[in-house]
Amino acid sequence: MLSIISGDKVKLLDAAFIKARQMRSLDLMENAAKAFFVWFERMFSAIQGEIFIFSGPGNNGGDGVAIARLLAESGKSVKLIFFQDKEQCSPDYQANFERLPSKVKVLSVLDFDFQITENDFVLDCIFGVGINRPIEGVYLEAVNKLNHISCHKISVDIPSGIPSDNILQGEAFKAEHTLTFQFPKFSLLFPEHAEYTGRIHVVDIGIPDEFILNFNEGKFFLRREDISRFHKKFHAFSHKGDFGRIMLFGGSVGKVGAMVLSSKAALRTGSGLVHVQIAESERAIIQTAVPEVMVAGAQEIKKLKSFDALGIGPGWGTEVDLAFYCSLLKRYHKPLVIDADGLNLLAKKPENLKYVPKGSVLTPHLKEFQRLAGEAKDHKERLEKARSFAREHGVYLVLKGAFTSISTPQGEQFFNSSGNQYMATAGSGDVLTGMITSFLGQGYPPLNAAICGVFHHGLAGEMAALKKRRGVIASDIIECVPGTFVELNIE
Ligand SMILES: NC(=O)C1=CN([C@@H]2O[C@H](COP(=O)(O)OP(=O)(O)OC[C@H]3O[C@@H](n4cnc5c(N)ncnc54)[C@H](O)[C@@H]3O)[C@@H](O)[C@H]2O)[C@@H](O)CC1
Ligand SMILES: Nc1ncnc2c1ncn2[C@@H]1O[C@H](COP(=O)(O)OP(=O)(O)O)[C@@H](O)[C@H]1O
Ligand SMILES: [K+]
Repeated sequence: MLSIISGDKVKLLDAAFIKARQMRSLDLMENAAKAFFVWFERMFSAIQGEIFIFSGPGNNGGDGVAIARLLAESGKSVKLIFFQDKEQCSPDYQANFERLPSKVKVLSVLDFDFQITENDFVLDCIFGVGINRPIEGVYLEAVNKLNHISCHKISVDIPSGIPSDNILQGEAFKAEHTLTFQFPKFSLLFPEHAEYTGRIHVVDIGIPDEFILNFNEGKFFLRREDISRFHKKFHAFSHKGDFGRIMLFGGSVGKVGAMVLSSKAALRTGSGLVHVQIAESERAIIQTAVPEVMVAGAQEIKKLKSFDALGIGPGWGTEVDLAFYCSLLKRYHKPLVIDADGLNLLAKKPENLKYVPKGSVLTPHLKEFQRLAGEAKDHKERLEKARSFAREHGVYLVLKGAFTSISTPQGEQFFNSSGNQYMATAGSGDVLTGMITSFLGQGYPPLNAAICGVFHHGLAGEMAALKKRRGVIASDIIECVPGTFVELNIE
């Protein structure tokens, strides 16, 4: 699992690693440049056009100079555009500058005519994590000009102008792709920066995850290779009961679909038995749509404790009898999942939050979270609120969206890397509720249930989008859930 380190600690991390391995910082820069080169060759194998590398005065610029050498040596046509005289640049920049082959054309930004065509590439190596103020002067002018040119645009480590841990002030380079070293810089995960970062790719530059863990600040990035360790193993003699008995509450008149989606998703995630508690008039619909589901009656409600997990809220409506809702929360002492109207009802009467069993998983989207915790001025503040909320109420808070975050009662935050924009479609949140409830019912600890739920949900969305792109609907995500177990090699 990757730790997300703040920008000012990156220097300390690099220095410690270099010391431990008895290498030079120049070698680490070479690793970074090579990692970029390998990625670039894989992504853009047959390029036409020239590569324009804009390199600033620090080590991000130094990366750019080293990249210029590697690309030129592989036969590409490369121009290096600099902002400061070499003497004013970082020592590793200077060392790389000395190694530039003569076929790299080098010119000052002041002499550059910005004649860049559609097939050309611009590599933004102006500033990295060392940026300490908004860009201005020649930097701002160049970035503004580049932002108006249409060509392939790639930022190295972070789009220049964006601070690594804060919201952008002023302007920044707008990339199609950002290739970030070792771990995603925190601010790359903010929706405010989506138009600058483009697609984010993380490449390894040789610092082991365990080494970075020494510098961890409680923020982690979840990748596909991290997920299997959060899963529970089943054996050949496992029976229906081992896969859990869950009950879902939701689905009012006109919103039964939410329950259809949640319950189907739970079954596809592996639940042995799924009961739903739904308005009487709507029962025929769900039994027709999902024959594997059982409709719960008064008997099952009485025996609440016999269920391994509950999921509350999708399509429930806000007319639900609050006394009934509170009695569920009070009578059930194990972690449960709350989503949608289950959350909206709590937001209306926050005093009821005290009845939510400790360790429960709450899954608001941004608007639902705002109702629960109040307005935030930006995503950084919102994430802070999410962290405080999870701590204060002893719950796992899953804040949904791109890079869904999971805040724990201990104050840690996990960021998901799977999923795509095509999942922003009606009902995809209901699918997630069913999946997390299912894992919880299969005996997963709540954090594991949330992590596996969120990752597999996103991966199913990616698989559905392969053939359907913006045509993906929530049911397609469900159909792809079983394939995610195959894809991740989970039994
Ligand atoms: N050994 C290392 O430290 C490694 C660093 N790497 C690269 O180095 C980058 C960090 O390098 P640096 O710490 O040199 O930081 P930058 O390359 O971001 O540059 C910082 C320099 O620019 C100046 N500066 C900051 N904001 C400015 C502004 N708005 N206008 C004008 N000047 C400004 C600073 O005073 C400083 O001199 C990383 O993002 C990564 O790309 C990689 O090569 C991997 C290894
Ligand atoms: N741009 C995106 N990238 C990744 N995942 C997304 C994106 N947009 C939405 N999602 C995911 O889709 C789901 C939408 O949930 P929600 O907003 O509750 O939808 P609904 O209420 O329609 O069910 C969440 O799991 C969210 O993380
Ligand atoms: K950059």
